[in-house]
Amino acid sequence: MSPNVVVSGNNPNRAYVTFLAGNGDYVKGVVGLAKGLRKAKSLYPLVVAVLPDVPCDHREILRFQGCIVREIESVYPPENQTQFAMAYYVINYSKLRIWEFVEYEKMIYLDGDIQVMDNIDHLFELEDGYFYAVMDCFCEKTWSNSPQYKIGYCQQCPEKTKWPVGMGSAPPRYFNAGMFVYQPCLFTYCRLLETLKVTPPTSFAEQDFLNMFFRDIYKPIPPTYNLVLALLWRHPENIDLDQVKVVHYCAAGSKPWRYTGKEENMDREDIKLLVKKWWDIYEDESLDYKNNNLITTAAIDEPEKLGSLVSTTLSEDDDGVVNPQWTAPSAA
Ligand SMILES: O=c1ccn([C@@H]2O[C@H](COP(=O)(O)OP(=O)(O)O)[C@@H](O)[C@H]2O)c(=O)[nH]1
Ligand SMILES: OC[C@H]1O[C@H](O[C@@H]2[C@@H](O)[C@H](O)[C@@H](O)[C@H](O)[C@@H]2O)[C@H](O)[C@@H](O)[C@H]1O
Ligand SMILES: [Mn+2]
Repeated sequence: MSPNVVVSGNNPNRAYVTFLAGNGDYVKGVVGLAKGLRKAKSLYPLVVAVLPDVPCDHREILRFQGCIVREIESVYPPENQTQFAMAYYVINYSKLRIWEFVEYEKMIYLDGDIQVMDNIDHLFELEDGYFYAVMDCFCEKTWSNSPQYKIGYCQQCPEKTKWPVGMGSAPPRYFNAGMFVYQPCLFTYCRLLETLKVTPPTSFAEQDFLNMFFRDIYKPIPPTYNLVLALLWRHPENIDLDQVKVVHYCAAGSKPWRYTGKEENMDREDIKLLVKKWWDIYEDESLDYKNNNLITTAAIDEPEKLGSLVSTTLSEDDDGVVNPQWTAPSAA
C-alpha cells in the first residue's frame, strides 16, 4: 500500500446503524446524523435500515450523503395486542432486523433523532459478548403508567426515593434503546423474533423487549454517550454538558427539524444551544459527502498498525457502570 493511500476505516466489519420508517421528516434526522459522524471524523460508515415505505427520493438523499441503505421488512408484535404499546412506538419493533446484519461483527445503533457531537469510535473496542447502552430516566410523563413513576423512583437517583421494601427488589437497570453497542448474530436474531412472538407488547414497545431480552448481558455506559434530554432538568447533577458526546433529541418538542420552542422545557437555554448545534451541522455544506474525501486524511504508512489506532481500556465503577477510557493514537 503506497504511503499516501489512506483507508476509510480501521475495521471493515464495523459500522454505525440507524433506522428510518415512513415518508416524513425523520430523513432530516438521519442526514444530520450522517453529517455529524463525518464532522466527528468517525472511521466507520452509517448503515440505514429502511422500511419499505421510505420513498426512493429519501433513499437517494441518504446515499448522496454516503449512507449504506438497507431495506428491511417490518416486524410486528403479536397479533391484536399492539394496543398495549404506545401506538407511536409499534413501528420501532422493526429495529430488531439489525441483528441480521451479520456482515458486520460489531455495530453501534443510533436513533435518527440522535446527534454525535464527538468521536465515539472507541466504543467499538468494548469487550465482546455484552450489550452496552445508557440508563434511561423514569421521571417524564411518558412513564406515568409505570410503578417507578407512581412511587417517584428513578434509577438515575436510586437513593433519593428508595424502592419500597414491601415491593420486592428494585427493577433491574433499564436502558434507553435509542443508542446501543451490539454484535449482529443470526442465532440471536432468530431468538429475538421467536421470543417476540410470545411476548405481549408493553408501553415502550421494543425498548422494553430489548431490556428484557438482554438483561443478563446489559452493561451500562455513562450518559455522555446518549444524553436523554430529560436528564438536563430531571437529573442535572448527573450531567456535564461539556463532556457529552451524543445528544438524543427524544424529549417532546425537541426534534430539531420540528423545533418551535413552545413545549415544556423547550425554552431552556441548554435546549436552544443543542438544537442550534444540530442545525449548524445539518446546514454545513462542507460536511456533505460530496465535499469530503471518500477516505480519511491520515496517511497510514503501516496498515498493520490500523488496529491500534485507538486503544480502549475499561474501568468499571462500583455501580457496575463501564467507563471507556481511551487513548488517542500516539504520534507515530
Ligand atoms: O416516523 C418515524 C418515527 C420513528 N422513526 C425511527 O425510529 C426511531 C425511534 O423513534 P423516536 O426517536 O421518535 O423515539 P424517541 O427516542 O423519541 O422515543 C427514530 O429515531 C427514527 O430512527 C422513523 O424513522 N420514523
Ligand atoms: O419505542 C420505545 C422508544 O423508547 C425510547 O424513547 C422514550 C424513552 O427514552 C423514555 O424514557 C422517554 O421518556 C420518552 O420521551 C422516549 O420517547 C427510545 O428513545 C426510542 O428509541 C424507542 O425505543
Ligand atoms: Mn429517539
